[in-house]
Amino acid sequence: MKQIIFTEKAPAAIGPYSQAVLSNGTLYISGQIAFALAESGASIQEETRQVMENLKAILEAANMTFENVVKASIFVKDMNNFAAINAVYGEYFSENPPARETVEVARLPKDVNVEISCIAVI
Ligand SMILES: C=C(N)C(=O)O
Repeated sequence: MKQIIFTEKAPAAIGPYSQAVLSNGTLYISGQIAFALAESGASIQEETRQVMENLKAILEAANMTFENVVKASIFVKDMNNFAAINAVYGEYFSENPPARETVEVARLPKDVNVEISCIAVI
């Protein structure tokens, strides 16, 4: 079974993908970005916070919270932002954080500085 999850509280997809897909109790959330903030020259902390709020809204649309997240993937334009991103990210996962990898990439969609995807289970 495959259920498409959509909420107006997070940005609509900017390509041929869904915000999230629920399948057999597992929620796969597409990489979230905050392109309006990135364009406006917001700080990496602000950009990361908006990305986390997007993820939160999508989790809530599937009746989940950050406690349901088992895996996250972080893609960053500049690994020098690692500590700043961790500081904001860590506010959302104060206990038993999910497994994760953080990867520096050459470029991200819409030239954002950070993109985060995650997997959550019921
Ligand atoms: C922003 C994305 N998740 C994408 O382009 O796949």
